[in-house]
Formats: sequence, C-alpha cells, structure tokens
Amino acid sequence: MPSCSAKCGRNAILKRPKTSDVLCKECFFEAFENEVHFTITRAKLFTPNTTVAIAASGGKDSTVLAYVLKLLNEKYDYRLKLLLLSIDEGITGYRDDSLDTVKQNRDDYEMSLKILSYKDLYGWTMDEIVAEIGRKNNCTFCGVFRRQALDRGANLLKVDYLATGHNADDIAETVLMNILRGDLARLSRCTSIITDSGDGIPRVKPLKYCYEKEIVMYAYFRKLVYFSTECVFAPNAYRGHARVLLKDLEKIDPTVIMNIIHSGETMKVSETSKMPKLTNCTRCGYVSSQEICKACVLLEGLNKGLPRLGIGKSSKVKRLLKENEEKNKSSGICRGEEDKTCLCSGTDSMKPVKINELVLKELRI
Ligand SMILES: Nc1ncnc2c1ncn2[C@@H]1O[C@H](COP(=O)(O)OP(=O)(O)OP(=O)(O)O)[C@@H](O)[C@H]1O
Repeated sequence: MPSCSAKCGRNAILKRPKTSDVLCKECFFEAFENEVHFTITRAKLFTPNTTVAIAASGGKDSTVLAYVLKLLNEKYDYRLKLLLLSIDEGITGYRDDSLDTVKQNRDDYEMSLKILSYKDLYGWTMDEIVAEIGRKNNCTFCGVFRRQALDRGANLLKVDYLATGHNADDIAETVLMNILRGDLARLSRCTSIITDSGDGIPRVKPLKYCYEKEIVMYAYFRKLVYFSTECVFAPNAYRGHARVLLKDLEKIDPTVIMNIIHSGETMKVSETSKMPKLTNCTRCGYVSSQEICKACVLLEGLNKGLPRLGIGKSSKVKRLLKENEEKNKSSGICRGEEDKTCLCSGTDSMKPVKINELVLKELRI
C-alpha cells in the first residue's frame, strides 16, 4: 500500500480526483477543508457576526456544505450563525424522502430548519404541475420557482447570506451550457462566487472549486447522512448533454473542470454585445430582465390553463398573450374584473400575482 503523499507516515487509501495525490483519510479531510476555507477567505464570502442560510436539499453537496461550514465556523471562529433552509417542491417519492434527511442534518448539526413549500408559495406542487405540463418541460418550472423560493425564504428568515452547494462540476457544466446556447448574459455571471439575488441578500457558493467526486468521497469517509436518489421527473435534458461532455473530458484530463471555470471567469463579454437590463417585475417586484418575471409568467400560465405560456422565448410569450387577448375580446369572453380566465390587460389577471401573503406572514419568524 503506498504511503500518504502528505508525508504523515500513514498509508494512503485514496487518490484525489482533483490533484491525483494519494492520501490517507485524515490528510484528505484536511486538504478538502483547507481548500474550502481558502475559497471563503480569499473571496471574503462572509463577514463576522452575520447569519447564513444554507440551502439544504438533503443531497450530497448541501449536506457536505452544512457539515464543512459548521466545522470551519468553529475551527476558525468565523462567528456565523448557521441555519438550514429547504424548499419542498412537492415531488412525491423524492423531496419528501430527502427532507427527512435534512431533518436528520438539522438534529445532527444543531441548526434550525425552515421548510417552504411550492404549494404554500405558489399554490401548486410539482406533482400537480407535471400533471398539467407533462415531463418534458417541468424542470423549467422547478428551477425558476426554486430560485425565487430560496430568495423569499432568505428574506423571511432575514439572513445576511444564502449559501448553496453548487460545486465545480455544476459551474463548469453551466459555463459549457451558456457557451453552447450563446447566452452571454448568463455566461458573464455564472462563474461569480457571490451573486445578487435581487433582494439584496447575496448568494454564495463556498464549494465552487470542489469536484463532485471529492464531495462524494468526503461524505462517504465522513459517514455523512445524505439522500442520493435522482429526481423522479425527467432530468434537464440540455444540462444532461453538458454533463456527459464534461464527464468524458474529465476522464481524459481532470483539470478540464478547473480550466473551464477559469476560462469562464476570465472571459470578457464584448462591450458591443447587447445585454439585458435588469429591472423589477411589475407584478411581484422580483428582479427580472423582463417586465413580468419568468415565475409570474409561468404561474399565470398554470392558473389560466395555458401551462406552456412561459416555455420558450419571451417574444413567444408576448405573442401568446396578445393572441389570447384578441381571441377573448372577439369572442366576448372577457367580462372584466370578475373574469378569472382572461389574459386581457386591465383585467383581474393582470394585477400583480401576490404570492400567498397570509402564508408568508405565518412563516415569518
Ligand atoms: N429543494 C431545495 N431546497 C433547498 N435548497 C436546494 C433545493 N434544491 C437545490 N438546492 C440548493 O441548490 C444547490 C444545487 O442544486 P442541485 O439541483 O444540484 O441539488 P441536488 O442535486 O438536489 O442536491 P445537492 O446539490 O445538495 O447534492 C444545492 O446544493 C442546494 O444548496
């Protein structure tokens, strides 16, 4: 058995996927934790005496994130108050089980836990949305709603930061996807370690440089409890292609993951490129590049029996809204204020879609 390359005198039991170093368990833990600490301090991710909500899905990444943040917080006296925030998308046989894991983490790590559900926030579970839209585009709904739900949760909890478990593979995949799609706006911000959620609560990614394989290894050797089942609904097809490509490249040379992130970080979008201007959604007030944010358009579509409304380009959405408006006007369907099915401007349906205010009030702590 080879000896640990950190020269601690112990036998090596693993080969680090990121560096190919052969290490013993203890030296691997130290290397992994030191790298996260270095990432946090170099990017000045947190200021002392603040509160951090850890977005906890029960999966390996957010479980390792919660564990390592707690460990580093105590070891280096970051003076952070850590708590867990989970979103229950309402996916039977998936999220209900993974939330049990989060509850276990809550007890093991002695952190408080807040769970917000899509049903309470939007009036729909993902099971119900999939029954409407089918399995093909459901990831669009889930992703858009989750992003906003996490921001709303962070606001309710009045935290200073929202930390997510996005890892190096996730970020490299996103860079590839944005290049393949030619999405310059997203490309220019997808590698940022701190992003603005739009409500003034920064989102941070302390595991940005951690390889997925090492996160799995870390969780395994630390015997952490996490939930490893894939979502029961169809995976995001486009991300799937980027993922397969990245995994194939990683087999040839593991440094490609860091190289892609580095390329994304240093790439500069030409000043002549047209970038979307950020504004606030006229309905819910959430930050958006459109007059009405994606979540409100998707919700409107669901509530009006047009679930495909927000799928695809914004020009298509505008066309659909216009077509629907003309159709309703010519058929005399629109009956103004009392009409709950009409998409005409000026009717009830164009009033801001308020996320169930009562529920939010109740959840505030
Ligand atoms: N339902 C959720 N509730 C809270 N946070 C979530 C939820 N789903 C995802 N996140 C956050 O977003 C990050 C990236 O999401 P992703 O879909 O890759 O997570 P996952 O594969 O379900 O679980 P994990 O990334 O924790 O292994 C997670 O690490 C977590 O911080």
